Amino acid sequence: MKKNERANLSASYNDLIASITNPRITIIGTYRVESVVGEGSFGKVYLAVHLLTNTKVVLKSSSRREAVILAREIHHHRRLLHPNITRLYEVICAEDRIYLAMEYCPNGELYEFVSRQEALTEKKACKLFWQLCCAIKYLHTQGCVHRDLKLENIFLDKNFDIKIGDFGFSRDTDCSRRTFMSTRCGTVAYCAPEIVLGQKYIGECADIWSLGIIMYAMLVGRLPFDEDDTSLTEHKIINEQPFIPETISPNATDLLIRLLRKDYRFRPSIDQIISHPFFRDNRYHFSSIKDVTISTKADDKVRRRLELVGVDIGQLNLSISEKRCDLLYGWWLLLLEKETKKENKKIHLFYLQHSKGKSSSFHIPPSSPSLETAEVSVTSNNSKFNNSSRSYPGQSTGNLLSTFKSWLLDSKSKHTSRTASPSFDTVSTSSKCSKNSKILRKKNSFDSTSSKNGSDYKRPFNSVSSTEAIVVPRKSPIVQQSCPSTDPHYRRSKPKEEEKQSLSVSPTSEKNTSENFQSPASVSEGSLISTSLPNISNRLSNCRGCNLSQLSSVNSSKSSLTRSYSNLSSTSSASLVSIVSSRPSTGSGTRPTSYHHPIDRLHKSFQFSGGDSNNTRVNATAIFTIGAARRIAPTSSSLMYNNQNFVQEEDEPEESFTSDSSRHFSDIF
Ligand SMILES: Nc1ncnc2c1ncn2[C@@H]1O[C@H](COP(=O)(O)OP(=O)(O)OP(=O)(O)O)[C@@H](O)[C@H]1O
Repeated sequence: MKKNERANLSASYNDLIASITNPRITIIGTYRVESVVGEGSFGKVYLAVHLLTNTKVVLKSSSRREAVILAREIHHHRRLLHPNITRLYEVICAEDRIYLAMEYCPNGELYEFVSRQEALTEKKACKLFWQLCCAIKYLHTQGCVHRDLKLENIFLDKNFDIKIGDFGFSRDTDCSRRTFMSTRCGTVAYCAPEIVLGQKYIGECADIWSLGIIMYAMLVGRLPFDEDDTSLTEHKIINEQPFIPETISPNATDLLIRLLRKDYRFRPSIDQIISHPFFRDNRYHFSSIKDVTISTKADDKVRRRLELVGVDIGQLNLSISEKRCDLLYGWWLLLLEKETKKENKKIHLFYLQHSKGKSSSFHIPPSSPSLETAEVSVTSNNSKFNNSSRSYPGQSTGNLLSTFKSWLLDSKSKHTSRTASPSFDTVSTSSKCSKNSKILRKKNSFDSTSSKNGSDYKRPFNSVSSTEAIVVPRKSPIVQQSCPSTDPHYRRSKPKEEEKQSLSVSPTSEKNTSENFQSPASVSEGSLISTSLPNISNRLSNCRGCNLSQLSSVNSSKSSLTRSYSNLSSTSSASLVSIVSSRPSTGSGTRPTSYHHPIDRLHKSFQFSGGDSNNTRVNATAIFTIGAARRIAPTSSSLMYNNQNFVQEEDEPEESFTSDSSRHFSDIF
């Protein structure tokens, strides 16, 4: 061997050794890690690229110690397929870490977006809030409540459309009747009064309250109840009405007041919110809400392609129908997204071509999804994909990955060259929001000195306070304005003469008198809800060409290619063990410096007797509560806080997890 050949050989050996001993992770499963985009409560959040589809995703890493808590998040998140909810593609279990591969939202948190602009214009806020409400409507219809809705858990995708994330506090509810819950969870500034008071609460109503806080923050640029002292914040949540500046339009004011009603029984349902004039006047209509469906054409295409590259179709079908979030499921879902985007583009182009020259009041709903997906089952297709494999044209020798890519992504797909990755050890996001952070503060940290001893401000909701019930109608008959004269936080507007006359202090006056706006049915414990969900397909047919799925009907073949899978969903709500785990949302790598509470600090703040830093406790009723030190070891009745997120152990059983679905996540446990 020549001298230089030997040198080359030894150099390549050295490279190999360096690469396999490099402590920095570069490949996780089928993902190439690019950079760190944030830091969650349990670990770093990486930007990564799915190598088989060349799609950007985020990989949220957690220690295996958090497996039980993660199981809840995964259990809820994997069954949610909505254009305004981040998608969970895959769960990767490595030796000591678990990674969740999720939809990447390059425009970051809504918190940053709002902070940067101080307050959003009403048009912008309406668009975002509409999308948020559509997602919550879907969530609630799926029998799930979020329980930690806040600006920091809402992300913006590349089109600045809303994507709800972080389902760590979610739980199942029975959407046919109101389920009372008692786990105190969430983030104080976004918490409904009934939760702050330690009462049993209805998850949906608590979510609606949080929607009110988010809407307020978007329009006003700060949180309505937000003090340095948590107990003061709580006091205000329970007793004070939000100050609503005069710049806010009457419709927006009216909706805000309804959402932030102290008594949950008088808060509107999500359907009532969506029908509110605030949206209607901005041209968002209930009727434009699409039934979340998956394109059969795209699905069939993707499955066929996967079959052609040698994927065991039986295994694939199983992964999809059980939403296993394994490699095959993630691959399928990512490809499906691409395929559906392509299909939607075609439909859009088709529409544009055919509507040329026609006057158009056409309004594409802002929640136009990047993918119209829904509950998916494969059962109907099994036989089809069990056919003997076909030969695939254009097979080429060479690198497996590139072959897969060319097969799967069409030759058009471009492989973007990448710039050097920043270090994984530093969070690359800037603290650009800190200049406004005095106005709108990130709510993931908590001053643990706060306590619940302020019983003096507790008051039962059956006695509606005068501040709560005073309603000042404004110009529009629709508008009601709470305006106790004594409260400096109240909106300072001079009531007109006739408005003064109609000042009312009766709690029933809180029920609206709005035109075209239904009064919420009062709900008593255990009563049935009559949420008569509207017949969406009827509505769609009445809606004039205003959404993409409808546009598809213009295309003669499209209507037959769209189906709803929701009834076929086989996602089991069953899982492993009865879990009581409410994860306080604490860490975030992107929070402004002044409000950054590093995970380390939180770990130090909560050391529990017994010295178990993982704070693992299994009680006699086989209820597991596992968490890192930042999680609170709950006593059955005590309330403990953790950086403004708080958790209280539930009295009532949470979702019960059976061994059936445990096999999907058996690796975790
Ligand atoms: N889908 C996403 N797209 C882009 N960035 C994301 C996404 N998910 C998370 N991030 C980034 O990672 C950070 C932490 O993520 P996330 O808030 O979901 O973690 P967490 O563990 O739930 O934290 P917390 O408990 O503080 O809410 C976010 O602040 C954001 O910057």
